[in-house]
Amino acid sequence: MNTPVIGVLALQGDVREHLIALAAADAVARPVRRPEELAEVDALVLPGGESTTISKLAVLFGLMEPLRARVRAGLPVYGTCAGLILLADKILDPRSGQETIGGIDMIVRRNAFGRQNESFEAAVDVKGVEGAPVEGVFIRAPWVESVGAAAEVLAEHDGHIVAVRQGNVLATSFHPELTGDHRMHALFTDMVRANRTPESL
Ligand SMILES: NC(=O)CC[C@H](N)C(=O)O
Repeated sequence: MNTPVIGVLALQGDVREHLIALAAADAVARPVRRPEELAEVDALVLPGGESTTISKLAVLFGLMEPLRARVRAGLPVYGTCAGLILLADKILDPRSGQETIGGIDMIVRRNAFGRQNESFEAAVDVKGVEGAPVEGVFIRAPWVESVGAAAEVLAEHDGHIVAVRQGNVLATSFHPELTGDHRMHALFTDMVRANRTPESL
């Protein structure tokens, strides 16, 4: 089977780590900064970083509407941390001017697990990931307050939802790109491969 091309939205955040993790999970990975680059990828990763900044830059670079349109049209997307916030249909506590791309019927709370110096690691059991729990790195991480009927909860930590999937859209509160364990990226690249029609191969 030929290899999917997966973009990483490269406006701000930990882009490089995702490019490395995707390459390790057998995808061709490339940064996406312009609408023309977005049009060329089979799937997209939204990195961790600062969701307010990423949202404002996406508007500035003319990417917000193309991103919404492609997600609505079924583009497979994986968002980590700030990326999860960008994929939420609703933010409980948005900063002024903060917009989301949307794609998952969920309500998120930003910085829910505390401030930078309260960052932590925890073993997280993720539905669909075989073997030992995933080492979750939580950095000023959001949690998901609630999900709608179409969204499937894949993991919880301390009674709070930290991984969700709805159709082709996957999101985690934590950062698997920082651990060297590429199983979350492999789960995503499997989703991307399953999404490709025989004609597109
Ligand atoms: N590590 C992260 O991505 C932090 C997310 C950040 N708290 C935000 O609101 O965007």
